Amino acid sequence: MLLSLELLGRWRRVRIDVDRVGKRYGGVRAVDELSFAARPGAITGFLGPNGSGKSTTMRIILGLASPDTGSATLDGRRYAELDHPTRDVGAVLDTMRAHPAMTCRDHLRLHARLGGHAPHRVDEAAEQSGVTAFAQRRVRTLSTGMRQRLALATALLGDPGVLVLDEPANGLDPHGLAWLRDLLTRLAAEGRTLLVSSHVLAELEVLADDVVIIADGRLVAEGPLREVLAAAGEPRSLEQVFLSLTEGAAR
Ligand SMILES: Nc1ncnc2c1ncn2[C@@H]1O[C@H](COP(=O)(O)OP(=O)(O)OP(=O)(O)O)[C@@H](O)[C@H]1O
Repeated sequence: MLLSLELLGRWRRVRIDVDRVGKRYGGVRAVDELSFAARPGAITGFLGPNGSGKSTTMRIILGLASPDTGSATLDGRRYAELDHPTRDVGAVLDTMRAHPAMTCRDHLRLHARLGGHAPHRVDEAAEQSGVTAFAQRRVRTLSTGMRQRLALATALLGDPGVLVLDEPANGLDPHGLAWLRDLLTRLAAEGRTLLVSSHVLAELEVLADDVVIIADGRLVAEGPLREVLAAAGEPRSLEQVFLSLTEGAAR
């Protein structure tokens, strides 16, 4: 059957637009006139040195921080204006709070209730994220990789069309990385929009369709990965291109 879930209306194709966003924290300019887009059906790798403004930008997209200037929209609407924000958008942030004494399953059940998602999504999201095998374990006993999988399962509870993932590869071993690559590729192939930050550039080079590279809160490169690499002239890896574009910007 060729009909995709998207055509059946379970999620919409949603474009993320960041338009001249600026954000200061006191004397620190975290994001500076930043504009880029992430398209549906693609994985957009979001790269930048430490402190370059990636998390701040993602928090602004998710309505967790407000920009001083500009706007971040999903299909033209700010996160707060979406009819079903928790269904439309899933996120993994480094700040995921999970009660240490809760089992993974109870954590997912709680978040399904809070997000207004159907109870059957708990088992589905656990299965999708490889959490089923340790669903009865308490959060405090989890390895870093297991925590990442639980965070992903939480993000997938609403079966969202948009995923904003801040360093989802953090702490994953090579098996975990290969598994994450397969999962994210599949989610994008289904027509979803994925914005994924990572410092694991070799991984992003395999994974990303498009890249957005920032330094000191400003855009330094944006476009299809192949074009960004080709613009560097001689054949170069994403890591080499990243290092030369962002030299001196790490904080
Ligand atoms: N709540 C905050 N209060 C004060 N400064 C902040 C706050 N959040 C971020 N910053 C500052 O804004 C800048 C951008 O930080 P941000 O966390 O967005 O960068 P990042 O690219 O995600 O970094 P990393 O790769 O290390 O996670 C940094 O200088 C950071 O210290």
